[in-house]
Amino acid sequence: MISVSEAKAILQKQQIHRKVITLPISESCGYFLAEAITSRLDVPSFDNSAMDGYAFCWDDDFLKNKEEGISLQVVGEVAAGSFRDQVLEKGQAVRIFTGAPIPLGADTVIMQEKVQRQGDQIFIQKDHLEKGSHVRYRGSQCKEGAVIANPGKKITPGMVSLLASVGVGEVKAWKYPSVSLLLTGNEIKNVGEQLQVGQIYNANGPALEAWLSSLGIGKITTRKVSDDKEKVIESIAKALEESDIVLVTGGISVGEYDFVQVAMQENGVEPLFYKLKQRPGKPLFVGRKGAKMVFALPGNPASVLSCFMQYVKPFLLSWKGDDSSWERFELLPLMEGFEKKIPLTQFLKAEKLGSQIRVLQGQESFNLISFGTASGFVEIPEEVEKLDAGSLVKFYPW
Ligand SMILES: Nc1nc2c(c(=O)[nH]1)N[C@H]1C(S)=C(S)[C@@H](COP(=O)(O)OP(=O)(O)OC[C@H]3O[C@@H](n4cnc5c(N)ncnc54)[C@H](O)[C@@H]3O)O[C@H]1N2
Ligand code: MOO
Repeated sequence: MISVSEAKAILQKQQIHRKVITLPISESCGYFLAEAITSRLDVPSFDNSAMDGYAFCWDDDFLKNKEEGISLQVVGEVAAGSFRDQVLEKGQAVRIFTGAPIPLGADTVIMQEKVQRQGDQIFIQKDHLEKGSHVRYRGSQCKEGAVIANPGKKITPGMVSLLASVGVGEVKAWKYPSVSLLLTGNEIKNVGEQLQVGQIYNANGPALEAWLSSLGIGKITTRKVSDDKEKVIESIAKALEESDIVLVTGGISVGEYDFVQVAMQENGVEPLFYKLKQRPGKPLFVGRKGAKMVFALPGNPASVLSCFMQYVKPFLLSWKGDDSSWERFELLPLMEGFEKKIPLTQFLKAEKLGSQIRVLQGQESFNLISFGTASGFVEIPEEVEKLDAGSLVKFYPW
């Protein structure tokens, strides 16, 4: 058996065979850039007004005059989306609106609130006059050809806005992996089906599908397979053909009907590790075949969820291009002391209350009742036997 940290180190070392996908920017949020993006133009591409008001040409004499202020003649108007091709002369002003091009000859804008208008004349008090005010200059955001986002960066709504502003409509990003789910067990029935004695509802399938889709993984193929050696071998073979990542639940322990491990061998899956010093999820198996990765999650639902959280989720996120995926925990104080009775790392269902962590009742790996309140799992390291209230622990939120 290897430790939790050894298992994570093995996974972090795996080479990932990502593919590139070209996406319209409106569908790219959450993906990670596979290319550097350069601006297609100077932005803004023309000098324009930052305010609704009046544009005029600055004159140093404005401030030398003894009068209270200056008067200008309004000779026209320019709205956003239009332009004025006549040159503005000294003593003239143009009504202008936010985003509209600064007319030729003008270099300064005054907000309309700071102006008194009478007919075609405006009066501006001296203390409101400032050379070059309220002009957004061409290229002041970025110049044509400038790198505006680097490869590896996550595409956010903010980045989409930037991409559109510089004329970029499509991006190359890392493609999300496709995932096959294989749910083993004769006893598993889907919600809605009639349960006979000995049968249970399939909790792992819906939980993993929900989690995968919340991570943006849209391509999921789910199969149920009975505890039949040939069928397990065959369905793992199919899953390996169709998806980048195969998740199996159940059948990985040592019972007479646990055929997953032998099916891995039969399919030529090379084991990376099997069995960890942890609870839940001790009999976790991880292997790879070429570019494909296989995670066989021990069937108890809390084991499935805790193994997904600790190993599958960070691996999937790093496949997507997220290089911080293995550090998704918060260090928070325990509300109450905890005694660990086993020499294994424990992942406990826990609730975050304010900035503290409460370990919940019902930690058995078949028992799901605390998932009604749990906001994540807390890690109690292998070597720790006792933690006092207030001790800092790693908390992994959903
Ligand atoms: N002799 C030993 N027995 C067991 C050991 C061991 O070391 N020696 N390990 C135990 C541990 S720890 C775990 S965890 C389980 C893992 O077993 P499997 O991966 O083989 O899983 P199954 O036996 O198929 O199922 C376990 C449990 O989970 C329920 N299950 C399975 N699939 C679903 C599903 N889709 N939805 C809800 N519940 C599911 C299944 O009915 C079983 O109750 O092995 C221990 N045994
Ligand atoms: O390790 Mo098993 O996952 O305790 O139930």
